[in-house]
Formats: sequence, C-alpha cells, structure tokens
Amino acid sequence: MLGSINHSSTLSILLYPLSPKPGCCSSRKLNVRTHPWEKSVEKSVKLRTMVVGCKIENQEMGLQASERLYLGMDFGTSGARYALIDKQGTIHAEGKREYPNYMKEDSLDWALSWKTTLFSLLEDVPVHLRPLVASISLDGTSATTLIIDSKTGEPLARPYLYNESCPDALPLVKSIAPVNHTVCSGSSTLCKLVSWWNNDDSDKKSTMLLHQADWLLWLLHGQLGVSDYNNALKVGYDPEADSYPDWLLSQPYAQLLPMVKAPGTSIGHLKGDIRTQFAGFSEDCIVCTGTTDSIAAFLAARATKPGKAAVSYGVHYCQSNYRQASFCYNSVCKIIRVTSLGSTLAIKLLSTTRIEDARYGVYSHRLDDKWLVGGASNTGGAVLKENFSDEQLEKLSEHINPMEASPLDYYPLKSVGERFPVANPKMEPRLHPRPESDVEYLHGILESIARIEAKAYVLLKDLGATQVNEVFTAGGGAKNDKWTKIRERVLGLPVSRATQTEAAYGAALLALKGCQ
Ligand SMILES: Nc1ncnc2c1ncn2[C@@H]1O[C@H](COP(=O)(O)OP(=O)(O)O)[C@@H](O)[C@H]1O
Ligand SMILES: O=C(CO)[C@H](O)[C@H](O)COP(=O)(O)O
Repeated sequence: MLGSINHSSTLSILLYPLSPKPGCCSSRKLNVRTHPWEKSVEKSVKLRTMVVGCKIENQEMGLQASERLYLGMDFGTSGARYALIDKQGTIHAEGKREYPNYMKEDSLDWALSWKTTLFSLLEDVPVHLRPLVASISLDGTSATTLIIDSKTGEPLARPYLYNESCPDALPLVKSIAPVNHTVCSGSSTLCKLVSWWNNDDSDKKSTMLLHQADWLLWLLHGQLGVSDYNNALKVGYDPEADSYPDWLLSQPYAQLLPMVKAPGTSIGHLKGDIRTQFAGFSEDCIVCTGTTDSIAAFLAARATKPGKAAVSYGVHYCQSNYRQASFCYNSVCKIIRVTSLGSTLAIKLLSTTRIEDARYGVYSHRLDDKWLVGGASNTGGAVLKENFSDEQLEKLSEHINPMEASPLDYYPLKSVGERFPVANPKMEPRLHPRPESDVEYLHGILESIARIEAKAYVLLKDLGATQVNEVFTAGGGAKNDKWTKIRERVLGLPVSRATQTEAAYGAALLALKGCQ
C-alpha cells in the first residue's frame, strides 16, 4: 500500500499508502513543493538511514543509531504533555505541564503561556535521552488561530481559541463558501480570520495566519508559514484536492494563508538556538508538521503494543524477528471509532466517504487515503473540571451504579455555545436542578454527556458514515471505568479504553513517521 509518489519537479517523499481502488483522495498525486531546505533535510534523513542501515563500528554511534527516539507534544485545552517513544512504540519518558497564567492587559497571554510551556516540556526531556531524539512533532487545539507578523513571527492580536465563535463573520463566509462547508461555522478558523480582517484596522501587509500547532513548531524549526492539512481544514483548505479552493484564494486575505503539508512531514532541523538553550539535542534532529489534538488522540488510540498489527497514519507496526519494529504496510485495524473524552468531546470515525455538514458541525479530516468523519462538542471534561477535582471524580465515581439510568437531563456546557452534534453558538448550558448528592450530580453529568455522544454517533450514521460496532476512548475521561459502563449502556455498544490514551503519544507517532 505504501508507495513513493514520483513528483515531476518536486521532492519525492514517501507519503501515504495509495489505495489502488478509487478512493476519496488516493488517486491524486500529492504535489509537494520543494524548498532548498527540504533537500538538506532529506539528505540528512537519508544519511541517518544509511548510518542506521549499515554496521556501526563505534559503540556509542551504534547505541545512538539503534536507539533513535521520537518526541511528541500535545497542547490540549487544560495543559500540555510530552511523550518520548522508540520505533517499537515503547515510551522512554513522558511528562506534563499546566499552562502558566500570564496576563496581558486584561486577558490571558496565551501565546506567552504556550511558548513558556513548550520550552518547559523541552527542559523536562531527560538530558541523557536528548541526543537520541531524531524528530519532534506536536498537536494543538483545532481552529486555535494566531495572526502574526510575517517578518518576526510575533502575534499581532490575542489568539482566537478553538471554541471561540465569530458570528459577525459568518454571513460573509457563507456568501463565499459552498453550502454547509466546514468553514460555515462561527468557530471555524476562516470566521476568525475574516472577523479579524474586518475589525482590525492595523496594517495588514506583513501578516500571516498560523494555527497554535504551526506557531509552536515554528519556534522549533524557524520556517514561518507552514501548516498541516488537519489544522488547515477549518480555514478552508481542501485535503482532497491538496490545495486551497479558488473561492478562498480569490479573497483579499488569502495572502495570510500558510503553506500546507501532510502531518508528519519534515520541515527543518531543530534550530541552533534551541539546541543551545536545551543542551543535548542533536543537530540532525528534525521537526515535523503536526496535527490537531483529537487526531493525535485518534492516532494514539490506534497504536497497540508492538507486534500486533495496528494502523497508525496509514502504516502499522510489526515486530520483525523481534528486533526493531519497523514500518510495514497498511492493514485492516478494528479501531475505527474513537471518542476523545478530554476537556471537550471529540468524535472520530474512520470512513471511506467524506462527509461535511456545518449545520451539525460535522466535517471530515483526511487520514492517509481515508477520512476521519466527526466533530467536536463543547461538552466534556471541562465541565467536570469546573465542578470536581480529579480526586473527587475518582472518589465520587466509585459510588455510581452505572447500570442505573440517571433521571437528570442536563446539557453540560462550560459556557454558551455548542459546535456538534448541534451547531448552535447560542445554546445555553443546562445543569439544573442540582441534587443534594454530588454522586447523583456527577452521575447526571456523565450520563448526559454519554447521551450527547450517542446522539452524535446516530447523526454520523444518518449522514452516511460507516456503521461500526465498537468505540475506543482516548483522553482524560478514558480512565473512568464507571463512565465507560454508562456509555456502553447509553450507546448500546462495547466501549473500551485505548491502549494509548494520550494525544502526545499520537504526536510522537507523527514524529516517527516524519523520519521514515
Ligand atoms: N476520573 C475521571 N473521570 C472523568 N473525567 C476525568 C477524570 N479524571 C480527569 N478527568 C477529566 O479529563 C479532562 C482532562 O483530559 P485531557 O485529555 O487531559 O484533556 P485536554 O487535553 O482536552 O485538556 C479534565 O477535564 C478532567 O476533568
Ligand atoms: O475541542 C477541541 C479542543 O480540544 C478541538 O476542537 C478538537 O481538536 C476537535 O477538532 P478537530 O476535530 O479538528 O481535531
């Protein structure tokens, strides 16, 4: 399945398995524009591969070559994490950091908080393992948007967060985009860009749009203006055509749009000043394009222990003669439906058909030659975090009988607005009446979120997505066995916790892919 795609005048990079059967996007040649720096990266990757492939005299080099590690970082809603894995998917180090609360005027300075957290995570990578890190990638929250100075990379306005809605821009966006296109949602990246373009009277000449993951990766590789087709979906990028559509390129703000590559594509080497600041990282460590947090969680959920076939980004791990797990070709994997129970509820369902309907907040992300159909609700763990500590969640959950339906009917939202399975920026949270007992209250919230999840899966089925019969769970909520049983009862399906539930693990798989 995996095949290198010969490009006319472009760098030939092993990208994705191209399914011979007519697929949504597999038949197209993916044209990757080359830049001088890509040649050098490819050369160094080849060089290293040669080094890995041949006998290494020097013991130190031998150890270094055979023990290459891959660093993934997840910039989620409530904090950031890293995972350091080897080619067999074994985790050698992991850690997490809360976002520091830096204030700028009267609001949180998110950009400074993310940048500080990025460097704190790099600091947390054990010094003795840093020289083994071959590549780095990361994920961020989807549609989290920064407008930056295209010369300095500095943010020119406060970031628009993933769940922020800009309804003022919606009429204009609907007037240029196809009916019910993914961008036709107030929380889309395009609505945020148009809202900024129409309301900000600053000089717009040297400006650029980047997503949270793009901007954090730029801090590591130094190539400004590069995104990936998962993060770029909600600004209007068409991952099937592998280009921005004409209706978008004809807009005055099209000049702000970043270049788009596949997730896990080598962009450049880790910058020298970063290697100086965080001693130990090797000069041939590369930085790859990233993805969104719920896709990274999906990738993590699909990775099982080495030796068992599991597809992750179009390839699967297999243990060849119990030596190095190596990238083999695609194979069928039963994990095709993943609910990310993080601060939000994000659903991803692997499908051969692409489904988009902004009326319900449904869109399709590209995954190799297939589609991840789904959406992201504003319900989820953020509401739990607002009412209970993680310890309280554990203690109270022990007293819940998951086989008993809660009579409480909530719509748990942290603030006004819902994206999926109902796209209604004016939807009010519903968390009353609150019973005396916190156990009953928690039970009501967990069951109400499960009912939203069930409604979402029915909606996807009604819109033509693949019917499947098992759900795997990623994210912080996956650890709650009582919630899992409530969801099984409400969904009427087997629900299990994925082997890997952290998005950072999925980002590490992207870093590994970027080295192949
Ligand atoms: N035992 C538990 N049961 C249910 N939810 C939990 C439990 N422990 C933590 N959580 C929730 O998990 C969420 C964090 O999950 P995580 O995947 O880290 O979120 P994100 O990356 O979106 O910030 C928090 O909102 C927290 O309330
Ligand atoms: O809720 C979110 C933040 O955690 C994001 O919206 C989530 O990542 C879903 O977006 P996508 O489906 O584009 O990954």
